[in-house]
Amino acid sequence: MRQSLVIANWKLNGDLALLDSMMNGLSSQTGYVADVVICPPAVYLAAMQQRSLATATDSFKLHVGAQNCSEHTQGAFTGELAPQMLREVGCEYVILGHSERRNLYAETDALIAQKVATAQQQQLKVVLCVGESLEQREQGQTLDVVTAQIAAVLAADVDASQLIIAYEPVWAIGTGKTATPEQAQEVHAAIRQFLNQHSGVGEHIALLYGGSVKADNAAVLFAQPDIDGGLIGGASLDVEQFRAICSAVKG
Ligand SMILES: O=C(CO)COP(=O)(O)O
Repeated sequence: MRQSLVIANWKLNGDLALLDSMMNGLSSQTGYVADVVICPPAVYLAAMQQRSLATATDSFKLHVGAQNCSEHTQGAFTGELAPQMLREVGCEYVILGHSERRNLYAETDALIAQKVATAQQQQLKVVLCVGESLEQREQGQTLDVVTAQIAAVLAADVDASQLIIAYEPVWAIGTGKTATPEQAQEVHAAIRQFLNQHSGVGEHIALLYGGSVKADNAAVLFAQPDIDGGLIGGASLDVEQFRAICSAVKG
């Protein structure tokens, strides 16, 4: 049985008040099939961990995730955060390779692979983001681009069986243009097949879809056989929307 997950990526948004209302709102309705992870800006991680412990029950806990981490474990790297520092304040997950990091901060496949390896060595669960641009899709390069991004990480010293992969078509992020369930399923199935051929882990790892997931399209996306949950941007800043998205993952 694969893990199902819904992950909130707050990006550079939110504050302590939103953290409180989100955690209260989510924990007031438990029974989600999916594990729920919130990735707020890093300054709020310790506060989130405190609140997560305070609202946890035997059957429900909100999991803490970071949006990025350093490829280094320590040293003279001003402004960076090491994986074990994130662990120490309660993080279990880290998002790496997001298209905003690739495109706005020039993160290369090689750097992302290094980050994945370091994060895994420090026992963080890595959510590796991959996805094509609109131009690449229009040129029929989607599957090549996505599998090359994954291959670059698998070539490093990483444990493929511990990866979570999020397919986020760049043209669908923050644009309101969601991939159709068929488009998303096609890429997810190809990723699973690639992982099977490459390292035999395709059937076991969680594959998430991200890109303009909302309360009204989540269920149909999550109903696809190879989609195990979602990575949610804008809609994860709204308690009711995000709660509905978490509830849209069925067993
Ligand atoms: O980038 C995303 C999540 O990582 C998706 O963002 P949106 O849900 O706002 O399109």
